[in-house]
Amino acid sequence: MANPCNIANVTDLEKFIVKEAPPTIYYIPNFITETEEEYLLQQVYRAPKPKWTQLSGRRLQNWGGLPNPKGMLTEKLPDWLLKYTEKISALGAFARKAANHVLVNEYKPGEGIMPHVDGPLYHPTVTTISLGSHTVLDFYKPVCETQSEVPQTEKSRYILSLLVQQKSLLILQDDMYKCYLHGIQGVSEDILSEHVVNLSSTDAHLGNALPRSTRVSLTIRHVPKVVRANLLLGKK
Ligand SMILES: O=C(O)CCC(=O)C(=O)O
Ligand SMILES: [Fe+2]
Repeated sequence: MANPCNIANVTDLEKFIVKEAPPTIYYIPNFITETEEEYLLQQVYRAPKPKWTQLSGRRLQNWGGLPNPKGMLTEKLPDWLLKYTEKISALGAFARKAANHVLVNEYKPGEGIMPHVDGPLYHPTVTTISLGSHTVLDFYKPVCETQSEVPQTEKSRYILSLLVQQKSLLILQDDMYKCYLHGIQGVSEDILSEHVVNLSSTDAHLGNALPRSTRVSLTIRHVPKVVRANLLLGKK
């Protein structure tokens, strides 16, 4: 498979760190080729209708099992996803573990996702391949309990944004996974402000308005706590 950025492991990843952000965001533009992007989109839209779950602001497909505190009953990932989960795991994104879970999110222009943290069900790393459109990911400080006299709004907790282009790979780890929240505004175009920290790595410029198309993201993670089906059936 053509690898336009030639990255082989965590050390190589270091040059993709977004320095203006708290630790740690890696942003790798053109992680996949246009042909791979088309192929992945084809596979996503080939899934049978019941595979989709409609939420208020987006649709999603869940692959690999349903993460839950008791342990995820694992399902084998399809080959078209395995190719990418293996490639990202080989970079060392999940320490020595391999990704075993993929969430496919589809956002129409105007759709987004509320600020949230991905939480403790996953190894504290999230990796995302973007298909079909750019988006802008916004980051927020967590609510600080010791400062309760001052009301903390979404606006006061906002820290910065990242322009995430189609075909890119984004990796969030450390505090950016564990503490800070991430979200996507439900807008149909993004005005690139001075708070967008990675404009130099793209063709986009400050002040540009980028209309969104439909974006499909592959959110690839490792769920450490799994249960095997035969254990559930009481077999050894
Ligand atoms: O679509 C994205 O890039 C973000 C998805 C996300 O935050 C999630 O699924 O937890
Ligand atoms: Fe998330």
